[in-house]
Amino acid sequence: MSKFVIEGANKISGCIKVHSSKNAILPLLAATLLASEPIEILDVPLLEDIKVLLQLLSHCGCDVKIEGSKLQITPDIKNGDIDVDGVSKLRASILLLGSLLAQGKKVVIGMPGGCNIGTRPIDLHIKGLSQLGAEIKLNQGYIEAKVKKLKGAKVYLDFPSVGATENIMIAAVLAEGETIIENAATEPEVVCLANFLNSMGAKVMGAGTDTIRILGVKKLSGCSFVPIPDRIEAGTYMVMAAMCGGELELTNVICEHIRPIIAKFKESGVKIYEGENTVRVEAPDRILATDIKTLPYPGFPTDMQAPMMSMLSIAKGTSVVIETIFENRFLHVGELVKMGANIKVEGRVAVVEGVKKLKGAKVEAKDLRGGAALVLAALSAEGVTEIDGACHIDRGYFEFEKNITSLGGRIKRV
Ligand SMILES: CC(=O)N[C@H]1[C@@H](OP(=O)(O)OP(=O)(O)OC[C@H]2O[C@@H](n3ccc(=O)[nH]c3=O)[C@H](O)[C@@H]2O)O[C@H](CO)[C@@H](O)[C@@H]1O
Ligand SMILES: C=C(OP(=O)(O)O)C(=O)O
Repeated sequence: MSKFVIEGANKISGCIKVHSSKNAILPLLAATLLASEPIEILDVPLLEDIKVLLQLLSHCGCDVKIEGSKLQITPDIKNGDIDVDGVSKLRASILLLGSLLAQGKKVVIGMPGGCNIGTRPIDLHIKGLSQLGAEIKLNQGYIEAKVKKLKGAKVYLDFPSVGATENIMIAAVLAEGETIIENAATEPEVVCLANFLNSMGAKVMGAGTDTIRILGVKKLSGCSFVPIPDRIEAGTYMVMAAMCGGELELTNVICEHIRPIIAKFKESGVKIYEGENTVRVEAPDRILATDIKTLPYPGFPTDMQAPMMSMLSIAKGTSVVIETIFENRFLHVGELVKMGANIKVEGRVAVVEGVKKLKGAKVEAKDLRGGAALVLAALSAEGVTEIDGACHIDRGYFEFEKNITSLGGRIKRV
């Protein structure tokens, strides 16, 4: 297991191009199974989760070609039995359930994995797909599902789950008739999936609002598609510059997607300059405390909670951070405390008393964004920090060390 060794207190400045979004690409990959022609996806960072999902597509029978950052997938389904290792490594594997059922395949699939940030049930996925006519049962830790032909239906989600909205959308595009998803998630990744499906010939309307209407079509064609930039990767680098007293320009950013992050930076005294597809961050002399409450989009993203908490741990004043999406997303707190942060947690609320400086320590990344938060803390801290569990961070940040080094940070993998 590799770890990062970071020598802190170096200024972070320069320019970085943000990669395409992991959480947007994964649903696109699952949806390639719906097409009857080859699909090309451009500008893909070959992150761990993406590699695993590509392996699962190959396991199903698809031909997958990777040329640099271009993927070409020729869909074919020989096998709906995905009782294999990779499934439990990532959350998005559950989206294969929707695409295989859409093709009338009998599916056996293990429970999805992903970050250990809560119980993460899949009841809304199952409820939605069952309402489209699938017979689904859970058997000794596996999901077994079958259907001859899915039929459109009205599905109300009790919570605007990103994954459940994506799964139902994927399943509904080839279903007979009309599907309406009410209380749907409105995240940019859901809109990206709708655009992808529509460019294959699907009829998805209303993505980005809480009501999505899908008219089933008979067949989907191939397409060539560029996914949206990663709003969480962008936010993470913005925190890095703010904490490490530098100036950073990010290209390939959709400012609209990071509106809640920009709002919180401004409240913290960080200067933000928005360009057409760029954002520039200028660190203040001292970051100011601000409160955060994670919410579904367009609220503050839960994936930015941990990185932002690192920043608030060295702010002037007291910040209150409320995590409303995942019940166990404060695993980074104990590690930040080892670095000198003053944070107290009570249930879903963390109270962060800003300290002047963090200090290097031996810490452990326990999940993806919590791990990234530790890298940010370490880059700003006095002394050397060792972060175990680099594999968690690798799931979401492509060429992280290379980018950090190019900006003036000192990071090594050992
Ligand atoms: C691969 C990917 O895109 N992951 C993102 C996706 O995860 P994911 O799709 O898993 O997140 P959801 O929006 O589904 O989860 C939000 C909340 O709904 C609950 N829930 C979800 C489904 C369900 O069937 N039943 C249920 O109760 C979850 O436990 C959680 O408390 O959206 C999250 C919320 O923006 C992000 O943090 C993740 O980075
Ligand atoms: C939590 C995340 O991913 P996953 O849903 O795959 O665990 C994330 O990207 O922050």
